[in-house]
Amino acid sequence: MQTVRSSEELAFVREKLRGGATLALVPTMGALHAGHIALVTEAKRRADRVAATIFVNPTQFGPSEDFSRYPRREAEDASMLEEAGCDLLWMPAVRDIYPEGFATTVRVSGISERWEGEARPGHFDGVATVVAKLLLAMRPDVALFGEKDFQQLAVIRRMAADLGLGVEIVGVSTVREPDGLALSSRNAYLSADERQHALALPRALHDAREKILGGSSVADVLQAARSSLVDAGFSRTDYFALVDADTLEPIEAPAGAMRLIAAAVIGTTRLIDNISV
Ligand SMILES: Nc1ncnc2c1ncn2[C@@H]1O[C@H](COP(=O)(O)OP(=O)(O)OP(=O)(O)O)[C@@H](O)[C@H]1O
Ligand SMILES: CC(C)(CO)[C@@H](O)C(=O)[O-]
Ligand code: BAL
Repeated sequence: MQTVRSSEELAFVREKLRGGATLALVPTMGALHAGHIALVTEAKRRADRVAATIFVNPTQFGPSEDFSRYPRREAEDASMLEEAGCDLLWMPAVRDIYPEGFATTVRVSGISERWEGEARPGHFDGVATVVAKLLLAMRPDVALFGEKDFQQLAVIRRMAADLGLGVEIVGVSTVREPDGLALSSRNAYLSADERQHALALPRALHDAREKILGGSSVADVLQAARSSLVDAGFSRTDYFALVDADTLEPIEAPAGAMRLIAAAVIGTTRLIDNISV
């Protein structure tokens, strides 16, 4: 695996790697786990060459969020990617992505406005802008994103289609711990006690799915789910909602492809998760 940092170095190495081969891109913020490796494994199935990026993107973090304490583990990340069969790792510096005078924002309206967009103002502008830049620099045939960040995947699909980026956006199922907690770099913030209580989140999603499929009132089910998170020690639930799986609009009575999505805070850690219904 070749590791590059500057955009100039990337342009040179990318041309050599690419040749006539197909290329897949796995964008990440590092602190890699088995969820990220599942993206690389799927990328290898879909393209001849696989590139990954590690960039903790400052513009997608709010002023009081965890940008400065976000885990950074470059050496371990690089060995994990190499072992997974990644061919190229790009770890740009902030000035490579946002050079002096940078003044452009990619904003996806509609689908980015509710849920995460409401709880984290400006977050999806940062995500859409950086992903557009990564895709334009790497120009892959396919780019892979996790369903754990379900709304992010929908926002990126919309952005890539609207801008005609000519890349296939592929979603990969959420990888979970054996007990059901979705793998996330932010799980590293959880104390042992919080880690135990955090399980209430995937449990609440599963219980809610069973009850909705069993015919219970959606409003009652969502209320019960929020209460179960309070009982488990979550201090705040930003949202716990049943949405249309394509538009992410809330739905009150079961119909079509649906998704339960949730975001809640335990201790100092904000967790998100979702499941299909
Ligand atoms: N458990 C998982 N299963 C599958 N994909 C995942 C999982 N966790 C993260 N991903 C995907 O990996 C990519 C990079 O995500 P990122 O580096 O932010 O990791 P993360 O674990 O989601 O971190 P965070 O804790 O910041 O949310 C994204 O496309 C994300 O959806
Ligand atoms: C897609 C992404 C790499 C953009 O910074 C990030 O939001 C993430 O890791 O999910
Ligand atoms: N995993 C999505 C990126 C973020 O939370 O900022």
